[in-house]
Amino acid sequence: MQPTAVFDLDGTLVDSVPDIHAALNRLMAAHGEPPFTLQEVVGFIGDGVPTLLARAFGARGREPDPAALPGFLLDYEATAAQHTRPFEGIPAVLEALKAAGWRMAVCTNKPVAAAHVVLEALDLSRFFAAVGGGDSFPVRKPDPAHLLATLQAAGGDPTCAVMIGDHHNDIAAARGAGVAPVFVAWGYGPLAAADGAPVAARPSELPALLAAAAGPTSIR
Ligand SMILES: O=C(O)COP(=O)(O)O
Ligand SMILES: [Mg+2]
Repeated sequence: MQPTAVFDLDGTLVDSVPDIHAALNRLMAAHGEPPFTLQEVVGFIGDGVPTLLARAFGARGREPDPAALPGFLLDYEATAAQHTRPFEGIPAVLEALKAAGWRMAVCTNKPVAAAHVVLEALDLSRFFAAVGGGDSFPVRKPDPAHLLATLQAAGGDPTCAVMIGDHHNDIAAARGAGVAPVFVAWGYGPLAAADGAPVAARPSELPALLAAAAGPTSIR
């Protein structure tokens, strides 16, 4: 059976925090609030944009402003690939996995339109059979249904799949779906979020870790 590698996007394939940071600080400025540091924004990422905004407003002692969401999304979609880049080594790893016969998909809590903007701009879309965004389905990670729906859209099978991510939501979604998890150490989550999952210290370690995680039948 063809194995499927499902990748998280922010903090796993791409370093997107510079553009998220800039867009969030434009929103904060428009609301008369001081800017956040890059590191503060890293701590807000992982549960999708509505939660990002709730955390940002909450950090300033304010209720989230639901009216801010559409404007933030438009601004972010227009600027999402200004400074966002693949982590070093990621394009080569995706080429190697494709050549080794892996089916690949993206399961991200980022809104799907912004995810497509980033993947297109960085010439990564061509690797993926499906992209499941944070607003593609009624639920998002850590709900395993987000991962299962993405796998289904990609034509993959959960019994022969690996979920690769940098956040405890990725590991939880994988385990809930019965999919093997792999944690990446170069992203935004603390190492403790691996929670016992195999850890890739750098992208070049992914092909061997994925082959081992997907089980002996998939090793070629
Ligand atoms: O948008 C977020 O909060 C996180 O996105 P991710 O699921 O690609 O890490
Ligand atoms: Mg992530």
